[in-house]
Parts: sequence; structure tokens; C-alpha cells
Amino acid sequence: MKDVYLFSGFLGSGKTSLLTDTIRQLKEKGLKPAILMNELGKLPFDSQAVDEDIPLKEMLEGCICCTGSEKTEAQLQTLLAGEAFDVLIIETTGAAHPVEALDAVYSPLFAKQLNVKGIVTVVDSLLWLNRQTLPPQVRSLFLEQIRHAHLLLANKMDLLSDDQQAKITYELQSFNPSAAIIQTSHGKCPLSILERLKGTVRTTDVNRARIGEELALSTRLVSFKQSVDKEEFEDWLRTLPSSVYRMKGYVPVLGMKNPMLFQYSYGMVQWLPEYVKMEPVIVMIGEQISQLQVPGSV
Ligand SMILES: Nc1nc2c(ncn2[C@@H]2O[C@H](COP(=O)(O)OP(=O)(O)OP(=O)(O)O)[C@@H](O)[C@H]2O)c(=O)[nH]1
Repeated sequence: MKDVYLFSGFLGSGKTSLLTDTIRQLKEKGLKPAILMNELGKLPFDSQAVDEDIPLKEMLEGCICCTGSEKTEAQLQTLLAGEAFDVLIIETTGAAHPVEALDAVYSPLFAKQLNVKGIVTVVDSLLWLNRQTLPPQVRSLFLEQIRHAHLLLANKMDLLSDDQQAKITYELQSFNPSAAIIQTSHGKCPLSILERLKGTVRTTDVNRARIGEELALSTRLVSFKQSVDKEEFEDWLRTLPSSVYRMKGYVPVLGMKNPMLFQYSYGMVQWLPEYVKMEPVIVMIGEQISQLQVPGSV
């Protein structure tokens, strides 16, 4: 039997950081992971975080829970038939409902091959503190991801005071009393804690929340025609409404040889120099984003 973990959590909460660190720990232990990754939008940004020697199946444009379980089942079958691995990690898009995403894994087809260890939800602790600012449908998805977790990572602890850290941990435990909770920064969770999980997933009592149906979340690809001034770009970022939840991709910046890796989640910005010339394009995820003018874009 192969252990299966489902990594859940809202857009930008730290799932890919958790994935990268878990892969490192599995490899150190001599275990081979396989990854099923699901991205919202057309570009496989996150898969670049996974080394080439790891079996990886990606589902672009659409999410595991919405595209129907048949497609996920087919991906799983290909992985099981073609690749030797010990542990399967499914990273869902931040807009997926974790229990719905598990549907395919619970197919009778895999009952003898896959041992579902549980749902690990990465919580953006800052967003938890400010959750009342989210529109109701989005907040409901954010809470569902937390409510159904077997293990909760209260992530981004480095951004909070000691008092805030204690408050969040207490509140999360009250909200989901059956989950184990650990405080993390950059998704660093000891493998031994993941391995202790033996979750049985409750499939009843699920409040459905799907992209494009009840949820008005949409994605948009933005291509850059010219380089931007980094400070001016950051000034523009500060003017964005809170309904822009996530951006990631490559932005051409004046004075830099290659477009920089750019991440934006819930008002926080990260820039990293890139040594390869990537296409200057970002994906934007949020509500009412189609009309936003992006500096330097086509
Ligand atoms: N300060 C801080 N930043 C973090 C932490 N964890 C993640 N980040 C940053 O938050 C951003 C999003 O992190 P990811 O790991 O890509 O999040 P994700 O959940 O995979 O994002 P999506 O795939 O868009 O849903 C990146 O810029 C990370 O560097 C943390 O604990 N502290």
C-alpha cells in the first residue's frame, strides 16, 4: 500500500513550501514520492518546485474537485501503472474543497493500493486573523479547508507576535477540535508528524464550494510587454482591492537581466532573481480581476 497525503489550504497559504520540504525529507529517508498537482490557470508554475526525477502529474486549468473525479482517476492509474514510488502527495489548488478532491482517491479501483493518511491543511495565519474581510463564499471555502483537516499547519508564524500565535492556535483548535495543530513557518513540518496521521475522512457534512459555480473566483493570465520599475509596481500592488487573492509568475523588472520570480498572496510580496529567462507572464487569481490594469502589461 502507498501512503497518500492531500495538501490543502487557501491560495498562497504555503502548500508548495510544504510540498518542497516534505519531498526533501522523504528523499532523505530513502522514500520516493510521486506528486499529483493541480493548478488553477494554464501555467505550471508550482511544478517547477519539483525535481525532474520525481513522478509528477499535473492538471492545469480546472481543479481536481471540479473537473470530475474521472480525470484524476486516470492520472492516478497512469502513475500507479507506470511509476515506482512509495508515497503519493496530492497538492490541490487553493480553491479546491479538500474532501471533494479526495473522491477520486477513494475510488474502489485503488482500494487495495492507496492508503489515505489524511488531509493536511496549511493555514495562512494572517488570513485567519483577517478572515472577516473575505467575501462569504470565499470565507466558507477557507473555513471548510480548515474544518476537514486531520492536521493543521498554522503557517506564516514568523509574521506574527507571540500573542497572536497563541490566539490563532487556540482559535483553530476550537474550530476543528479533532485535528492536530502545529505552528510552522514556510511550511516546515517534520515528516514524523505527517506519518503519524491515520485519518478517516468524513465525506458527509460537506459544504460544497466550487469555482465558477457558487464561487466567483476567476483566473487571468497577464503578459508583460515592457519592464516595470519595481517600486512603482509595488505602489500599484498597494492599490489593489483585497479581492485579488493571489498572483505568481515572472515580471520583467528594470535593471534585471531576466524576469523576476514574483509572488503575491494576500498583500504580501516576494521577489526572487531568476537565472533562466522565463516568459514574462503572471497568473492572477481573485474576483472581478478582468478589468484591472497591470503596469507593463500588453
Ligand atoms: N513570511 C512567510 N512567507 C511564507 C510562508 N510560507 C509561504 N510563504 C510565502 O507565501 C507565498 C506563497 O507560498 P506557496 O508555498 O507558493 O503557497 P501555495 O499555497 O502553494 O500557493 P498557491 O499554489 O497559489 O495556492 C510565497 O511567496 C512564499 O514564499 C511563511 O511561513 N512565512
